[in-house]
Amino acid sequence: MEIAAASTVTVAPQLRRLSHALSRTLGSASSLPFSLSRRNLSVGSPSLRVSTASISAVAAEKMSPASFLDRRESGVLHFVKYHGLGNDFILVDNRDSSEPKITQEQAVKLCDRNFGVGADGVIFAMPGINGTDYTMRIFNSDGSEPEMCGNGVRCFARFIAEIENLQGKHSFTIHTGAGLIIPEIQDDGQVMVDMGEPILRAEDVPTRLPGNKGDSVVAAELVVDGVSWNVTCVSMGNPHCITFGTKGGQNLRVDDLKLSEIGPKFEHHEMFPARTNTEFVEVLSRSHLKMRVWERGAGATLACGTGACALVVAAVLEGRTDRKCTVDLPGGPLEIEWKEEDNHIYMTGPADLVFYGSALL
Ligand SMILES: N[C@@H](CCC[C@H](N)C(=O)O)C(=O)O
Repeated sequence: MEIAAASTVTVAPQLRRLSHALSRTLGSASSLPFSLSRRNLSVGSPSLRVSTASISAVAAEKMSPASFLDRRESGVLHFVKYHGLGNDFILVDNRDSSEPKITQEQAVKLCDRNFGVGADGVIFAMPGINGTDYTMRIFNSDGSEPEMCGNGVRCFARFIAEIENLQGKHSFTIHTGAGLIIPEIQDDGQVMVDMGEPILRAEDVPTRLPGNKGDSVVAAELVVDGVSWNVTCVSMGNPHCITFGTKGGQNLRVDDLKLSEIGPKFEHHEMFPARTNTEFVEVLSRSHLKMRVWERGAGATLACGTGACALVVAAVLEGRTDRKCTVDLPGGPLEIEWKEEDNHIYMTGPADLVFYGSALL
């Protein structure tokens, strides 16, 4: 790792003034979720240098992403960082091309929390296809490409509203690897998303566990490291394995879990040919659940939107809850409803802009 003085990207005078004003107003920058430093941080291979510096990290309210992202400098990626309940993403304005602006390897470096910007994934806002308004693609922090991301799509909707300068209530049609997804920004800024229908057929999830309720895997046995877990498998376009505890054991107490030990064993289990996201769930009541998640390609995260949807489906199929639940995730709550009328799942929660940044590629 090499830390060099700023040289390649200069701080626009108005950004510099803003940084100084913020420093004066807010005191030490060290506690802020963005850097006000003017240093350039060069990391790893020379093929990617992440500038936290010249950065251009600016308080969100002060500058519109549209004007920030419109600056075109070769070798520089301008982005906006968002989070949905602490599940954080680097959002890239990719509306002029159907090819992601950065490679999967570059995404890994950008997502690194020590040597990069730090994020659970990179999300690209691309031109729509099949008549949709936009296409969303995402790279996990390990560089793999999932089909869908629930918290990400709420961030995506807020990002689009910012760069298109839309105010108030708005909904978009978004093509994803999981098909058509429709987020709607509410008057209070929360985003409600029609997440479509859950996929339950074992081979479509996919899982090698045999269907035990028709084609679906519901409250089945999965042996992990010699322990028999009770699991239900649900795809929201991306695969989820949901567990409420071990076979014959007590209701899970998720705070007691050694997530970083057990999570990877589920993720890479031979029963999941495309790996899996795993939700460990505690039932608080018939309308209130608490979960911790180990995400495929990202590890322990503070929230997983597709996971929250999948676990309500699992809870209903196992007869543990009603169809409308609050799901407490480490980063905060999501409201989830699996509607009987259309079989669609609706997720409502926040998405927040954190800062704008630039990375030298
Ligand atoms: N955090 C996301 C899910 C992101 C994709 C996941 N890691 C996968 O590989 O399927 C969410 O909010 O849904």
